[in-house]
Amino acid sequence: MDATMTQTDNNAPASSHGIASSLFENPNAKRLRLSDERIALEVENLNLFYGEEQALKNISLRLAANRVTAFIGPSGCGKSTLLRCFNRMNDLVDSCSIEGAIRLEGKDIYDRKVDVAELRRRVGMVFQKPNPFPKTIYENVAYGLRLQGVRNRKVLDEVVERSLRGAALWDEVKDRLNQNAFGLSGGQQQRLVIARAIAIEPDVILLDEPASALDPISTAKIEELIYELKEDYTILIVTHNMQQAARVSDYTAYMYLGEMVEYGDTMTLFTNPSKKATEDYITGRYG
Ligand SMILES: Nc1ncnc2c1ncn2[C@@H]1O[C@H](COP(=O)(O)OP(=O)(O)OP(=O)(O)O)[C@@H](O)[C@H]1O
Repeated sequence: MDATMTQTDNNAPASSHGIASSLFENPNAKRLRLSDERIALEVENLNLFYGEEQALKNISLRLAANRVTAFIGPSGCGKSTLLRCFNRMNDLVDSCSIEGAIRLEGKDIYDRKVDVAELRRRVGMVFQKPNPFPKTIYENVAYGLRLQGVRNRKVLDEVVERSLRGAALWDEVKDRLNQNAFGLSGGQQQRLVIARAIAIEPDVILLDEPASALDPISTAKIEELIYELKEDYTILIVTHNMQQAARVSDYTAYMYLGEMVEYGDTMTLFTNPSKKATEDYITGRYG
């Protein structure tokens, strides 16, 4: 991918022309049908409250396995809140209450019997700001395995190499695995965090604006990586950047004020949205 093509203001509404050309950059851009997909996650009548405030309103959707689904919409519409439901990160917020169901491979993740630590192993998360641990590059990637009690150096070495290769970082760091991760650039740190996430072989990876703190070249690398990762993982991404959503995703969900306004394959949503509100947003007429 040509890195110069990612030089867009992350917060600026995209012109329809920009999105159309982004779709041409998306090697995957074609009309897809959910009915042809294997479904990894199902959200059913999900309502979420922070105290009295309702942040998600009766959301129902099915998310395709080994695809990238992007969540777009104006600030405060509930994108990150929804993303955090998939690994129960909202459990950490005292005021938060949830109704409805989310099923991962058919099993309700909010069932009382669910082991939340195991759920978070299966559903990894990468945040906007890279958050490596204050450890060596090697130990960052080995961290999850060590927590699982893996001590065998050969096994750890193999997983560290495979994960760093999987995150397209190996060649840049293979000679400095024992250096502190804080010595890496922001873009490298974000790929390291992705390597850390994939080392424990999750099913799903949640990406909350993973490139918004990065320069255009690092952003392009992350976008290429997302494209490769979906071979092995189901990927959900929150992004403010609509060109990015058009470039990397197979399906897109447009949210507004806690509601799911429109959800469909990315090609159709960006070129022929069924709702005027979606069209206004993607063409920059919103607000
Ligand atoms: N921990 C919290 N406690 C209380 N309210 C919250 C909390 N987190 C989010 N909210 C509220 O929930 C609503 C949705 O927020 P959320 O961060 O999910 O939106 P978003 O679409 O991801 O926004 P942005 O694009 O700005 O990140 C907002 O009104 C926000 O103020």
